[in-house]
Amino acid sequence: MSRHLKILVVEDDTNLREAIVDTLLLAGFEVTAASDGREALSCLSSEPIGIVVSDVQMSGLDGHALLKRVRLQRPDIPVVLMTAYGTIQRAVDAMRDGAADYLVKPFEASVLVEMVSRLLPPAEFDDAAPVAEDMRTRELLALAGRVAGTDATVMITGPSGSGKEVFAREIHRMSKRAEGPFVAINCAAIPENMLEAMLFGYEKGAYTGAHEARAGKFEQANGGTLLLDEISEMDLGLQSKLLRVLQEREVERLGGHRPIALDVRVLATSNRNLREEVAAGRFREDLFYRLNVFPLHLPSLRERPRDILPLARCLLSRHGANQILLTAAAEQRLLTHGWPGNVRELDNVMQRALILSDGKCIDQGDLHFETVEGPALMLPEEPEVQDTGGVLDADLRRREGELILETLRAVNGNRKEVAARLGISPRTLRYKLAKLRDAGVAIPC
Ligand SMILES: Nc1ncnc2c1ncn2[C@@H]1O[C@H](COP(=O)(O)OP(=O)(O)OP(=O)(O)O)[C@@H](O)[C@H]1O
Repeated sequence: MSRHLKILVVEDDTNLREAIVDTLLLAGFEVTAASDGREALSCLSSEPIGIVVSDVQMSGLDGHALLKRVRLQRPDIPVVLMTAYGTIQRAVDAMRDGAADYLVKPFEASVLVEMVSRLLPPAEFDDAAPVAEDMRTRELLALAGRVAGTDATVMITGPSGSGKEVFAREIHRMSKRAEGPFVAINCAAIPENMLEAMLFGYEKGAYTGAHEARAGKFEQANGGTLLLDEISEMDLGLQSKLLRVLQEREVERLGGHRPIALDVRVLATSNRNLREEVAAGRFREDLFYRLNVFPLHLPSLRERPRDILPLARCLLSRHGANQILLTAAAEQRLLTHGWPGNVRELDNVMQRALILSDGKCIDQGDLHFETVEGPALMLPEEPEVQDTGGVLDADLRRREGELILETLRAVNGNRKEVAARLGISPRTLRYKLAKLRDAGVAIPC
């Protein structure tokens, strides 16, 4: 059932192409090869490609032209260019055009393997079917399998970290679109002013900073599935535009005048009750009905206890530790925990346990659950967006996380009140909460 992303090697020198392909196959990757840019484009539309490694000098469509086409059509796929002309200028040109990295020929096999390992998107989600041992999860998976065969829009709800995205990917994988792209966009984590351009794409010069035209997520998902993650976080203005695209089945890039026909299956997720959002006037009723054609609700992890241990083992093996055992005491502890952060929290607990364990088994002393004051408050190193400006250091970020959580508790989880008290916009608050959640912090409802 597994479906890994492949490396596409584009090289017109047969000997070199075979040598690169062999090196990558030996390193355990799945590889496909093309002898020029045009052949490469046809591989891109027919195979699950995760990264392109391409020569620059080729007749017909050369490496630079191929890079531009990939950036336009599949900006999610990194491109590495191989150049025999190791001048700084060629490398600068390649990077300016959006190459993820470059290799100067001749290069060591190990350099190629290291670069590809670093850039190839993780195959985690393509790897295996979701764990579903509990009867409730099994029933849901069976339902998902039945709806996967249709083109119906599916609305997946459930608490944060419960596996909504996993189920969305599974629906795509079981559908007749499985060989097409699966494109996800998290509506909460993208700054408001960028979401529209990312969804619908834009033409060159559509706004300051639009130096080149870009396909939006809808176009990228053509022939496949688009997941609108955390749809409830989209503002009302954009909701109307989204509704129009869904009704008309075509999209127009910002600054463009040419409608582009769409063949996209849409899935959406939300960890809020969308009916309540509609009642409160925060979500358009007509959009709700368009998206809610087939609702699937994922229960929290504590409501499907038979999933806990199989999930723990699955997560351990995902982290390369399939030999390690859980002691009976550790299993018991896992079964009695409340799991407010659901499967994501379980994953964090397992990762921490791996660090603390003796390498043979995980005992209950190795299990450290999330507390608000704990180490899980460390946020990933990332530049701040919008309101804060500048880059905050780790201490400041930790303090910021603490402040947000303290305020949340003080106002009984009222997000609007938290934003007002902290002097940030509700969207920035949602962004920061999404980041905290991704860093493994359980966010009170
Ligand atoms: N049934 C499952 N089998 C295997 N892994 C799972 C399963 N459910 C969730 N996970 C893992 O748990 C983590 C969280 O899952 P996912 O991102 O799908 O949750 P979510 O409900 O979409 O979260 P959020 O609401 O925060 O976006 C991921 O690492 C995912 O791989």
